[in-house]
Amino acid sequence: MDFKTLIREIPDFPQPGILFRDITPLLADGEAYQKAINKLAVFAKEKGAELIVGPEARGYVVGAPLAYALTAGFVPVRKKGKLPGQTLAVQYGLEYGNDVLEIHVDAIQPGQRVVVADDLLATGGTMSATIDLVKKLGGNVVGGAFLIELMELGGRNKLGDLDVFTLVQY
Ligand SMILES: O=P(O)(O)OC[C@H]1O[C@H](OP(=O)(O)OP(=O)(O)O)[C@H](O)[C@@H]1O
Ligand SMILES: Nc1ncnc2[nH]cnc12
Repeated sequence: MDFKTLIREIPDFPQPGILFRDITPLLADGEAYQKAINKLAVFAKEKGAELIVGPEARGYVVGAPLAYALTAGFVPVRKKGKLPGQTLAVQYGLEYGNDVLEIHVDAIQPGQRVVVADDLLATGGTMSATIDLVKKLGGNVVGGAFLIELMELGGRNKLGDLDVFTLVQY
């Protein structure tokens, strides 16, 4: 399946100079969405994932169905002030801004095998912050799964020697 035909390019969003890769057409195509998640699931299963951790918001439309496909748990990483329990926070930068991500301090048991998941890997800022949170809670990050990788932004290098699977690359 040619997933790229279902990823729309929108210039100058959310700010001038950014070519936004919009996955909403892919999400709206049930067969393509399922096939895409199933491909990520093969990778995550090979890695022995017990938990999938994904950042708000697009990380949920990838991470939650991925967890369901594996019968694994899903842990949401949220933007500041949204999680109700005690949280651990980290500041981060991404291709077009800065923000704070949080996780519940009791969301991960030490040693649990975690695959982190998101729709898109750009600079890697969001995912390195997510991994930082998981590691601080004692999680064992065994892989990263993404629908899209923007190669020229070098996000993969920011994730060290983590085993990273991406469905499509630009
Ligand atoms: O590799 P990076 O440079 O960090 O960029 C990738 C991140 O940017 C987008 O999230 P965004 O913060 O726009 O939030 P959203 O999911 O709520 O749209 C995307 O879903 C990734 O999480
Ligand atoms: N170019 C891009 N398109 C969509 N989401 C993004 N997140 C960071 N960079 C992005």
